[in-house]
Amino acid sequence: MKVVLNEEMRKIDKTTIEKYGIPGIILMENAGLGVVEEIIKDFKRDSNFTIICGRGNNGGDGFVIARHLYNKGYNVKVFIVGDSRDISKDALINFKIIQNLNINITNILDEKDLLKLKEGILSSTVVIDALFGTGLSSEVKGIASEVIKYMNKYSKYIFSVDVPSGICGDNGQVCSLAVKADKTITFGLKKCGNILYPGAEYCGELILKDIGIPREVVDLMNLKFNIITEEIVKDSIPIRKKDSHKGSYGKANVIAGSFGMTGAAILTCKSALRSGLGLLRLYIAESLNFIIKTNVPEAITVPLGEIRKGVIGINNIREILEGTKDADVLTIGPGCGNTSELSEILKRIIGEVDKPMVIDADGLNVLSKNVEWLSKKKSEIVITPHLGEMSRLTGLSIEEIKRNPIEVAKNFAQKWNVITVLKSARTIIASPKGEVFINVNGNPGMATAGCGDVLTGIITGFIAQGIEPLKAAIISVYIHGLTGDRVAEKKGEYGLVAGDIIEKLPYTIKDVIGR
Ligand SMILES: NC(=O)C1=CN([C@@H]2O[C@H](COP(=O)(O)OP(=O)(O)OC[C@H]3O[C@@H](n4cnc5c(N)ncnc54)[C@H](O)[C@@H]3O)[C@@H](O)[C@H]2O)[C@@H](O)CC1
Ligand SMILES: Nc1ncnc2c1ncn2[C@@H]1O[C@H](COP(=O)(O)OP(=O)(O)O)[C@@H](O)[C@H]1O
Ligand SMILES: [K+]
Repeated sequence: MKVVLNEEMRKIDKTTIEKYGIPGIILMENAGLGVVEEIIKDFKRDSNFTIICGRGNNGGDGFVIARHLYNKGYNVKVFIVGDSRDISKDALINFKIIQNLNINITNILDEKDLLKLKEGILSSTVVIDALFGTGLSSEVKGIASEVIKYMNKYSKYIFSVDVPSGICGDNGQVCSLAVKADKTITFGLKKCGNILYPGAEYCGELILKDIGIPREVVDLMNLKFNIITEEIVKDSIPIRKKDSHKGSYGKANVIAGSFGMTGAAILTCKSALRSGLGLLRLYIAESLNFIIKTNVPEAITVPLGEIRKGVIGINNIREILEGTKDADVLTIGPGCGNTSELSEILKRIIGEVDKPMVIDADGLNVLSKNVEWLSKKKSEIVITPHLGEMSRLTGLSIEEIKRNPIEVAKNFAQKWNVITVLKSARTIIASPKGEVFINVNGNPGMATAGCGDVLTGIITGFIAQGIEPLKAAIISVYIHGLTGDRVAEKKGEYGLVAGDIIEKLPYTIKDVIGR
């Protein structure tokens, strides 16, 4: 499912109007009707409505909503924030129509008008927020910010039109303050700000309404941002053939674990195997071999000589490189320790291995001191940083990344030609070609140690099975989040641990692919 930035939505509207001849006023009518359709599902005829409109087209949608609710016999009051002489073109047509109806219209120009607004809101069952949509252009200040405070403080139930007012449609950031909606009805395509946090939380329940934008217009735009859906995932997992053997499902080599951090290796290996992988080889310091063997008997281990307790050194590089010759993927990093030994190994691997690679955790920590190594890579690489790791890789603060996660992931992917999986509550996958895939499942129960190792294992397993790395990353992130949700549904979010996701993984995959 495509998702857009404000500017892209403006272009879509403009093309629809100018090239396809559908007047903006019709789109506005459809938008307003779309909201009314939702409202009448939820609220009976005796409900009272306060509709708060800005002077742009978002306000115009509000005037349409007012007219239709009024016609249906609902009690409606309209408030316009700012001078009604500044109402924009299409919105003005709809404003003039409601002036002809017996609808109470009040201007909110300054603080002295706020008392009327407060009374209006308090006497209403529902408030419709049609103050700002995709046209919000700066921080909210002055009277508009007071209006938003009143909406949040006094409303019983808020429907936001397109985007909660005060939320930036591009990145979901709060522009000083924003409406906390119960339901948001967005039009044509979801906006990035409806999906990314904190915007997603401010939307409440998000509903997408068709407003009659021609299919061709959306196709023409060559939109690069997507929400990951089950359809994308379902069609990408290959059917297991009857006449097959373990060699048919790939060989994965994994470098993970060190003294004190064998758990990361175990979780990564188990997850890869639970994702349908044929054969897994773990390169591990010899003193840790027994722990791995007893915990993941299905893994083949390659015990390596150690430089100090539980840490392997560059002296093993020949064996590691040799081992990649018949492997389908090499994964490096989980629980390896942020050591100079790992750094030496990673440098050689990036420069010499010509198989797809997954770099996670400590692999990324050592890479962050030498990102330029990526320009020497011989193969497709997937990196899976969380916000802290991305901060180290880019030199940006976590706050800067959170403000614009799509841009940050996209820029990194394009600059270094790597598939970038930026993990957070909304994981973003960016490809070197500028495509972006946003994952919307998963839950805070997954904010627990080891869940990242599980994701790395799943990606490893799918790449080994021959799924191209970008697709493997997309599928894995979706299945990982969905499995987390299924665990949380039964166990709740508090007691969820990474191992639970591994146990449930086979069932999720079975249900997603339908066999
Ligand atoms: N033809 C179209 O473009 C359509 C637009 N639609 C609606 O129109 C919205 C976009 O309309 P617009 O582009 O007119 O923009 P908005 O109505 O979202 O906002 C623009 C208005 O808000 C003011 N404004 C912006 N930032 C402000 C700030 N920080 N403080 C105070 N005032 C501020 C502007 O001066 C302008 O009056 C969409 O979100 C959607 O709801 C729909 O009606 C469908 C068709
Ligand atoms: N609030 C949340 N909502 C959805 N997914 C989450 C949330 N918190 C964490 N996750 C997911 O859990 C995983 C955590 O990974 P990471 O931080 O690398 O953990 P670790 O390094 O301990 O294994 C990521 O895939 C992330 O997207
Ligand atoms: K709005």
